[in-house]
Amino acid sequence: MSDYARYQDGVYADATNGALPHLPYDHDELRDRAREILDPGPFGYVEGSAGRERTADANVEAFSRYALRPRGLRPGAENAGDTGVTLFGERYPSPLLTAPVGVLEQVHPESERALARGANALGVPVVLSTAASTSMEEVAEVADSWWYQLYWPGDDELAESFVRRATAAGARAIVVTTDTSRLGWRPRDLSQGHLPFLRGQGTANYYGDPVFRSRLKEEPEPGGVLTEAVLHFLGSFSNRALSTDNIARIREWTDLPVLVKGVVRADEAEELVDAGIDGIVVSNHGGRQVDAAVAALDALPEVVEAVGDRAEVLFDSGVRSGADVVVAMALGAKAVLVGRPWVYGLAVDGAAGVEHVLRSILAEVQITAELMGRDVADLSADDVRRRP
Ligand SMILES: Cc1cc2nc3c(=O)[nH]c(=O)nc-3n(C[C@H](O)[C@H](O)[C@H](O)COP(=O)(O)O)c2cc1C
Ligand SMILES: O=C(O)C(=O)c1ccccc1
Repeated sequence: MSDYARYQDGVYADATNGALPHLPYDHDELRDRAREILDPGPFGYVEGSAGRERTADANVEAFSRYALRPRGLRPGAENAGDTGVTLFGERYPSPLLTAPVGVLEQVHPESERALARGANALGVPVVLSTAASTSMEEVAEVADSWWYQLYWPGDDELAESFVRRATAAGARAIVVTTDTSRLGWRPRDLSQGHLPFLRGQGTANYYGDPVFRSRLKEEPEPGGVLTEAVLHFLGSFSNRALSTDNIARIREWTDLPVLVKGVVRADEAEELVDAGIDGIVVSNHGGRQVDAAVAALDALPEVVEAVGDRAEVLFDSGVRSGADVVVAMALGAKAVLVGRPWVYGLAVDGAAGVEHVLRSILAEVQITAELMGRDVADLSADDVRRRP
């Protein structure tokens, strides 16, 4: 059993020896530190969401509407607090993964390499974005536990190439994001005129791809602004009529588990499970796509109920602390993806910042689970209620 909770003892011991912590433990404080470091364009890109940002706010607020029910008396539970989970038959030491986040070069020059080092040091797998700043093969050289997130391109042969490359390079699962057939309406980015792709950022997986390159007349030039390659990337970014038929074709390309990310409705979850999908990530993309969309946490119970034990249900959007992770798991999530918090850790202190953020969340997960008298894998609806 991993001892993430010990981090707390170390922090107090170091402070008693005069070494005060240099990074905040609270999400909002860390975000404010990142705001001081990042340029306004990239900061707005990460922090911003769609429209009036009501969904982004609702994602966080939803956690305040649930109350955990700790148990003080729990005979025989002295080893409670195990954080391990089993996903698709594999054992993971913690219930966390890092959510896929594109264009990390805006945030830190070491981008995905720093992310992978920081997260994998804790046994936390990273989900690498299709729109990464470093190609998956290059990240695979430093990462030992990663999944691949696919934005399904307009060109099915490119989709096939991405999935085959990810499988060959060592991904452990494929996550198809279906909530981003195009980017949402994002006023913070609009008012700053900030769209990193126009500068060729977030294109490493495309520019190195043989199928993508075969569609171009000129060699793609990294960093090129509004080049043929940039325009081809924008034009072929997504299939805007994706169906379960497309997604089912992934089976011809890989034996890895396939998840769909971006589901907030029981009917869609059922359709996906009927089509043989192995997992669903309940998520509204951190509120970045549809303003006024349902808070992801409020959609979780209906999806969990519809899916039953036919697929694994994972969760993201609005997770800011270890207690949030415990609430999502009590509502039925098998694992939880952390998004913006680690991005701010990366901005402030590279790999060490990512590790700090995830370590802090995991310590709180473990402490909270023990105080609930549970292992995280045993959390259930009995452990949580709506607040009156
Ligand atoms: C800057 C940024 C970039 C993102 N890029 C991607 C991406 O490339 N692929 C994807 O599936 N989701 C992407 N997401 C969504 C995250 O995977 C995740 O769903 C979201 O961050 C969860 O919300 P939270 O960060 O508020 O908790 C991105 C999110 C942010 C903040
Ligand atoms: O910004 C995003 O939310 C996002 O998902 C994305 C989409 C395309 C490329 C990079 C990130």
